[in-house]
Amino acid sequence: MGRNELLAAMKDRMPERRYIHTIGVADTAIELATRFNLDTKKAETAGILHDSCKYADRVWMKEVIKGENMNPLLLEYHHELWHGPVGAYVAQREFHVEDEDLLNAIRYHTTGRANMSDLEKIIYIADMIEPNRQFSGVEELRKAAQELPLDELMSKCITHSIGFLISKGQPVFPDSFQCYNDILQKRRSNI
Ligand SMILES: Nc1ncnc2c1ncn2[C@@H]1O[C@H](COP(=O)(O)OP(=O)(O)O)[C@@H](O)[C@H]1O
Repeated sequence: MGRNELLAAMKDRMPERRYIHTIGVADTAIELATRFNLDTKKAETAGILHDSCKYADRVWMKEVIKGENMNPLLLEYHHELWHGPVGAYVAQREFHVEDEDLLNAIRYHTTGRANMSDLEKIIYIADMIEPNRQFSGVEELRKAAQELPLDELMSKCITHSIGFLISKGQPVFPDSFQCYNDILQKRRSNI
């Protein structure tokens, strides 16, 4: 499926505001893929599909998580975390995406994880810094996205996300801590 067809499918599944965010993520993913010499088409597709299940029925998502033997820990955390893994399932089943890296970029776009691929990182980052996002610190992250190497940028983004959740007294999914630790250790071993 091409960009317009995929976007039309997303428009039917989400409110206008989320659809505008989706276009922002796809376009930012293309920019980041260009900057870091990655496949822009894959980045665009992952960006378009990343939130396909953001408004999916919760009972149905729970069934998919159980039925597809996804990480059972997901069910112990906020249901907002379900749309990534279930979105990867939908990308494969409904939109015939077979590329495992692209599916992982959708799967882990909310939490991150240890050993992320470059594509996974840029989708995580694009979701955070696309032009419609507004939060304190986003401008600094956008600037970093123009200047820093990918791992330093990812490190800043995951640190910001975890810090934000902690500041709000919210639980943090373990994959996010593992992402943080992994990237920190890799950066240290490069010094
Ligand atoms: N790593 C995480 N661990 C636990 N909860 C999280 C994590 N990331 C996000 N959340 C929860 O899920 C909600 C939605 O996250 P996300 O999908 O990134 O937001 P958005 O709606 O801004 O795209 C957050 O407000 C938070 O409550």
